[in-house]
Amino acid sequence: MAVNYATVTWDQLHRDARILAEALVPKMPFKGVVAVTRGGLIPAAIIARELNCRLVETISVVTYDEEERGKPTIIKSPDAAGDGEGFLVIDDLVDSGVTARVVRERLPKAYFACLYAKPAGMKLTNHFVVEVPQDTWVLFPWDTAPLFVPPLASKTMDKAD
Ligand SMILES: O=P(O)(O)OC[C@H]1O[C@H](OP(=O)(O)OP(=O)(O)O)[C@H](O)[C@@H]1O
Repeated sequence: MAVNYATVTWDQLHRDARILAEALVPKMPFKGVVAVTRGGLIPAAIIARELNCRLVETISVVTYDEEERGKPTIIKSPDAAGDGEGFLVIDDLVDSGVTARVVRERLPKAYFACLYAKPAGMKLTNHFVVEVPQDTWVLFPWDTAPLFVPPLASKTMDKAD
């Protein structure tokens, strides 16, 4: 169960995607990029731009059924990527590793990279940028919005009332 939150802003995400792209330069050229939807879509777009990859494929793995964890299923296959040879797979986060395991089974020859990785799944990646503690829930910019936060002084005054 997640007990901590780590908020990632658009700027941080862009910076981390560029850091990942730079680390991948020695692995070039790639035939194309496979984005793990949906979280991998925006990181993959940034990295495809940096690495000059025009071919962008997607794979969609559905892991959760309602609130309960279900059997992971590929609902969109990355047909253009074959067995993954020469392709770069990009996801935003590897958490338990369930999604990454399914993707790797489908694309065994691909290079798998992500921005953030938790200990339970990080061994399934070829490269990641930032390690995140297992109990931390990463809040991505597409999942969040700025909210008004009351000043500390007003909270103190409320207590005094
Ligand atoms: O390592 P795991 O425990 O499998 O978790 C990681 C996966 O979870 C998130 O996707 P999610 O299933 O939330 O779907 P989404 O990207 O469409 O929101 C994330 O984008 C990864 O693909």
